[in-house]
Amino acid sequence: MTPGRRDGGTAGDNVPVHWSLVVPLKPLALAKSRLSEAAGGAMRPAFALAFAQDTVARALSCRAVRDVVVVTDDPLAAAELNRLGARTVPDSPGAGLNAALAHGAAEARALRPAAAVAALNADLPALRPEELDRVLAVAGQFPRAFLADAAGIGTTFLSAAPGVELRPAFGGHSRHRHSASGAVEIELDGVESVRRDVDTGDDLRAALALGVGPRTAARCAAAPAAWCC
Ligand SMILES: Nc1nc2c(ncn2[C@@H]2O[C@H](COP(=O)(O)OP(=O)(O)OP(=O)(O)O)[C@@H](O)[C@H]2O)c(=O)[nH]1
Ligand SMILES: C=C(OP(=O)(O)O)C(=O)O
Repeated sequence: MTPGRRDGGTAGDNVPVHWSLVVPLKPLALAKSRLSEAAGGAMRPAFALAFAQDTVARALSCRAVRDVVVVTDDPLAAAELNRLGARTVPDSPGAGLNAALAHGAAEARALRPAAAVAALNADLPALRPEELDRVLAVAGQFPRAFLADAAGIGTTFLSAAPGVELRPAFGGHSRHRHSASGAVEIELDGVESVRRDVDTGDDLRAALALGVGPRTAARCAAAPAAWCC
């Protein structure tokens, strides 16, 4: 069997793996700066919020997910994501993405010590729960595992089994860093929605082709046609 392609979603003793997901989110006014060219400054925060809402709502509906912990200092995003059922914590380290993820993982473990934890980007508006469940099922077979982004350069998902440190190394060419750190790369067909992060207008169009969640779809419907099609 090829590493990273095992089936099943159970720990070695056949106990189903339960997950706490950690979702990092920048303050909306700062988020998705690379979308500016396509979406302009004014609507960019609304897109960032819609992406996060669709990501979190669908993550929460996964069978294996027990908690979604969002790390954000944005009050509007925190209120909206709490309403969906996420638990939000402030980005108290204030030291960038990886520090925020390590903090969120510690919070998640304090809440549910026996669960596996995984970092999931907040910019996956096409996320399909059944695809994330397949990723989680494979990730549950390894101490640490990750999924490369659609571009094949970065990472959209990084997991750690109960008791294992997450050691996030996101940013830029993180696929290589996560692999070099010993995390197993998950190589599954048919999980494009989990890999489809949205940084640019082209990414947004690719996500729309997969099918986005309702909040992102509504944002696109309200935007000038050139942004979304
Ligand atoms: N809490 C927190 N989240 C962060 C931080 N930096 C990035 N993120 C989040 O990490 C995820 C991946 O980041 P990016 O894809 O670069 O998103 P972004 O920073 O909004 O996009 P750009 O402004 O275009 O770089 C997104 O969900 C971001 O909101 C940070 O310092 N703190
Ligand atoms: C944060 C990452 O990428 P990007 O900022 O390009 O979405 C990453 O893939 O590690």
